[in-house]
Amino acid sequence: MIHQPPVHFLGKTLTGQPVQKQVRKLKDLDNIFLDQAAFSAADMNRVVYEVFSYLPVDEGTEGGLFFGMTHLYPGTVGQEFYMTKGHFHTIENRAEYYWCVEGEGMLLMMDKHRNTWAEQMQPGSLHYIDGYTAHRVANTGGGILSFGACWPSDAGHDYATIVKNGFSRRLLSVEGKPALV
Ligand SMILES: O=P(O)(O)OC[C@H]1O[C@](O)(CO)[C@@H](O)[C@@H]1O
Ligand SMILES: [Fe+2]
Repeated sequence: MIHQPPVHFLGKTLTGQPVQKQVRKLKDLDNIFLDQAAFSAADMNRVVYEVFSYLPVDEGTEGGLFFGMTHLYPGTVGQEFYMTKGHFHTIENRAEYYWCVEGEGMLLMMDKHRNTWAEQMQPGSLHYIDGYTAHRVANTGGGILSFGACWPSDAGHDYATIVKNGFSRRLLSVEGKPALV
C-alpha cells in the first residue's frame, strides 16, 4: 500500500493532520526575564513564539520521535531578547536536534554543572543538543526566527528547574549586539 504522508514541511511551514499549534505569550514566560519591571510593564498578551508540532505517537512512547517548528518573534524585555522558556528533558539523557530555517538567533545550552555556552543560529545551522543539557533559543535579529526541532517522544520537558534557577549566563543586547554575560 502506498500512503500519502499526513504532514508536509514546506519552507518553515508545517501543515496537515495532526499538527498541533501551541502559542506562548509573555504571560507564559513569567520569571524568565531578568528585568522584572520591564516585564511587568509589557503587554502580557504579546505573542512571543508559536510551536507547530507533529506528534505521531503518544507522549512518553519509548523509541518514538517528535518534530516541531518554532516561530520566535523579534523583541526585547529590558536588555534581553525574546526567547523560549528553555528546559532540560525529564528523562535527562535524551538528546535533540534544532536547526535554523530563517532569521538570526542564539541557542543557549547549559550542562548539569551549570556551564553555559551559546551557538549562533542562522539559516542552515544544525545544532545537536546532548542529553543532560538545558536549551533555550533567543531571537537576536529583526525578523522572525524559525527553527525546527526533533526530539524523543519520551524526553518530556522539565521547565521548573530553569524557572527556579535560570541559566548561569544571560544573553543581553549590548549596543544592539548579543553578549553572553
Ligand atoms: O519548550 P520550549 O522551551 O518552550 O521551547 C520550544 C521548542 O522546544 C521544544 O519544546 C522541543 O525541545 C519544541 O516543542 C519547540 O521547538
Ligand atoms: Fe527539548
